[in-house]
Parts: sequence; structure tokens; C-alpha cells
Amino acid sequence: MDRPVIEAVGLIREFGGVTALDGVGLHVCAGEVLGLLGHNGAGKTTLVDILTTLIPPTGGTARVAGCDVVAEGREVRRRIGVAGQFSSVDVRMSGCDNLVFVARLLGAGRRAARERTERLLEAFGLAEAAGRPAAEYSGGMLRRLDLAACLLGSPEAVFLDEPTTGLDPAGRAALWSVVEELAAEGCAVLLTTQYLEEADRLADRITVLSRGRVAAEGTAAELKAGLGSLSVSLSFGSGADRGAALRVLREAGFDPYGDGERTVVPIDAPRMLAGVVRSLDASGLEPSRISLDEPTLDDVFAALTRRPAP
Ligand SMILES: Nc1ncnc2c1ncn2[C@@H]1O[C@H](COP(=O)(O)OP(=O)(O)OP(=O)(O)O)[C@@H](O)[C@H]1O
Repeated sequence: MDRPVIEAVGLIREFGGVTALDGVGLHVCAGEVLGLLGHNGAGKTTLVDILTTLIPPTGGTARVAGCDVVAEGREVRRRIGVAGQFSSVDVRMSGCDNLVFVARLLGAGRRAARERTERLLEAFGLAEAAGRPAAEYSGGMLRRLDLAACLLGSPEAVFLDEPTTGLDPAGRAALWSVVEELAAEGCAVLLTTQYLEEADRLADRITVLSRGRVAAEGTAAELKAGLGSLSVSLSFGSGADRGAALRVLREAGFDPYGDGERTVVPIDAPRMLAGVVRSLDASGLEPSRISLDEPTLDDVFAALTRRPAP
């Protein structure tokens, strides 16, 4: 395996009595996108804050671009890019001036700052709007400008904290292709997202955090395979029937779980569908809808986070 660009070992972070991270390890290699998933409060922001040197860990170690995040914080900061939901763009300035300003702050000469700015504006589809005040940009354009700004220093690792939250489908698709290009150019990308579709599409590997621990780690395909190859999705007319169905199916040896209005039953082969239907029928439970689905990342996420972390 290539040497990881981002590497955390046994990270612990406590806030007073709250253990936000409880021994988290992960790694991201050059050219790889790691998707970090977890419910609100799972510890994602805390982890990203430690890796980007905003806060120190209480225990464990982390290295980014070969430097220790605690002992060599300044070196780490020079080698990473960070972009997120909250744009660092100054909306009173034009897109072009924003990038030139950041490039100059990073120490580039006037001419180099211009050249880098032009290249990034072009790459991010912002060349035409470059002279307009950023206040006139759409949400998607602002995110792209923010991401462009975080790449001015040619970072080895990029941290994206929910970069597409609130964007429309077109804005999201545009940002996805930028992330794909970043990875293709050899950047290590750590992406936190609430959109499982986004992780499925972009991430080479996924780490699911639950209550400050790694609940699962692998490619989307590996995580889905861990759930069984198929799932039966059932709808019932009432909550009482949903509860009864969960009980009956568990007694019959299945491992069903509730996902909103749906009851989902992972199965290993299509023939097991008959067993699901027979068990329900024998208890007088009649689903209003039945479908046989390939597991989605949503199913994996629901299954992992409904149980206490291991
Ligand atoms: N500064 C702080 N002081 C006290 N507790 C904190 C602090 N920051 C985070 N926590 C707690 O640590 C836990 C993890 O929080 P964190 O923000 O890392 O989760 P998250 O996965 O990023 O959630 P979200 O998706 O809502 O952003 C939570 O229980 C949170 O309340």
C-alpha cells in the first residue's frame, strides 16, 4: 500500500465529560477519496478539526502529509486545503480578486498569483464570472470558488466538510466532478457528507463513525455485501403492524430493521423472499407494498447506526 497522506491512529478527544472520539483510526492515500459518514454528533467535525490542526487530540496520533498534527501543526497547515459549508469567500470582492488575495497571502508573487488564479477559475468553470462580485454568485459557484481558494497552495490533502449541503443537483454534480479531478491529480481527499449517494458515487472507501468510534470501514460494495446481497422492503398500513412485523420476522430468524416508514429485511438469496412472506402471512400481517432491492448505502448506514457501536 502507498504511504498514507492522512493517517490517524487511536485518536481520542474528550470535551469535559463527553468523549467525542474514542480511539479512531483511518488512513487516506494519495489519489484516494475517503467518505466519512455518521449521524449528527458522531464525531466527524471533531476528527476533521484534529486532522486540520484546529484542536489537539486528548490521545492518539495523527500525521498529515508526513507531519504530526500536534508537533508540526504549521507544516501541516501549509500542506492542506480545507473547504466546507461555510465559505471563506469575501463576497464584496470579485471571484478573481478573492483568489489573487489568498494566493498572495500564501506568499505567491503578483504574477504567479494571477497565473494560478486564472488556471483555477478556468478549471472550476468560473472564468466568465471572474470579474463579478462574489455576492452575485449562486450557492454552487460560491462553493466552487471556496474550493478553488483552498487549492491555491497545491495541497497534498484536502478536507471537505459537507461540501454540497444545500446545493441543487446541478451544483452538486459540478462539485463532484471537481472532487474527482482533484483525486485524479493525486490529492488525498477526506470528505464528510450527509448524502449517502454522494459517498457511493465519490468515495473509494467509506468510514462510518458512530458515537466516536469506527463502526465500519470499506468500499461501498464491501459495506453493502456485509448486509447480505439483497433486501426485502415492506410497507404496512400502521405503526402497530410495523412493530408486529419486526417481532414476527425476528422470531423467524431474520434480522429486520425499521427505516422510517419501511421495514427492511436483508436476505442472502431471492428464494428467501418466500420465507419472509410466509412468516408474515402466518401471523395475519399483510404488507401494502413489497419490493426486492439491492442494498443501498442507506440500508448499510441504517443497519450500522441502529445498533450500539461495537
Ligand atoms: N467544543 C465542544 N464542547 C463540548 N462538546 C463538544 C464540543 N464539540 C463537540 N462536542 C461533542 O462531541 C460529540 C461529537 O461532535 P461532532 O461535532 O464532532 O459530531 P459531528 O459528527 O460532526 O456532528 P454533525 O454532523 O452534527 O456536525 C458531540 O456529542 C458533541 O456534542
